Amino acid sequence: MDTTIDLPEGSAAKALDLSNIRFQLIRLEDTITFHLIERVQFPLNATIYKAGGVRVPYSTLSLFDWFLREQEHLHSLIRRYQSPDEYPFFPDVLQKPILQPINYPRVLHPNEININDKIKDLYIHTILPAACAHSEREERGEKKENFGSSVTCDVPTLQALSRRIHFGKYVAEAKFRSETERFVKLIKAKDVKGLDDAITDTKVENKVLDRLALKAKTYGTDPDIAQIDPGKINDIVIPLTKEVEIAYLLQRLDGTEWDEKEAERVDDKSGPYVAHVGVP
Ligand SMILES: C=C(O[C@@H]1C=C(C(=O)O)C=C[C@H]1O)C(=O)O
Repeated sequence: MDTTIDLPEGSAAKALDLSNIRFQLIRLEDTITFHLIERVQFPLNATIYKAGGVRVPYSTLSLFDWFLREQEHLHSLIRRYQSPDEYPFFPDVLQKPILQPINYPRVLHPNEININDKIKDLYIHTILPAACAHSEREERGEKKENFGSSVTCDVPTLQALSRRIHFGKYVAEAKFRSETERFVKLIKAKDVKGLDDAITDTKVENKVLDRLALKAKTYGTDPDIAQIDPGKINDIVIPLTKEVEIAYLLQRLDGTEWDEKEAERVDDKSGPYVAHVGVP
């Protein structure tokens, strides 16, 4: 019996349709905004992000890291991290899923790009302090009864940030396929500035900023809750998404017909030639 599950016809094309990708980015922005609005009801509670800040039996992790790691352990059992757009913060904790594997179409060039450590650091040390500033200002200080509520809101917020930022790989692949010759030249020249110019769409970025400002204003209506400053979120989310796009593009030619190193390997008759499968 076939033990894997196929996705509907056309899933690959849909995954690389730029308008569909941008629709997914909007949904992820909504998710981030809503979870962050829930989070900022509570004080920053800096203690929960510090190893040893809260005693966790049999663990030296911070309460937040421990809770996130436990969530990833559980979610891996229902194959969350076999999805090509999900990136774990603790890859070592992943288990073999109890569900059958899904045959995801391979649309991305094989890569190991994962900037979750950077995302988590910016979330804890930049996004949260700004978003929870109101609670510090009113000297609400740390409320131990909010520790659990805080991490319960943090995890989905951080996971949505990670998905949104790593979605940059799909954006980059879609752009690469629509202007292959242009990107091949920039990648071969390792022209990072040229790649940044090529992937940047200021009109789309401004739409993201306007949309987020409206959502934060509309949904973060509780006067006691800081109006989340969307600019602060986007000072991080958009640049990190573009960082992932550029990192993905810089390795896009590895092991493909455009890869000079590959050509040397093929020409090198000294050892066995290992065919590198590049996504056409
Ligand atoms: C994601 C894209 O690539 C870039 C990053 C954007 C973002 O992170 O919101 C928006 C436009 C582009 O500058 C895109 O073109 O949609």
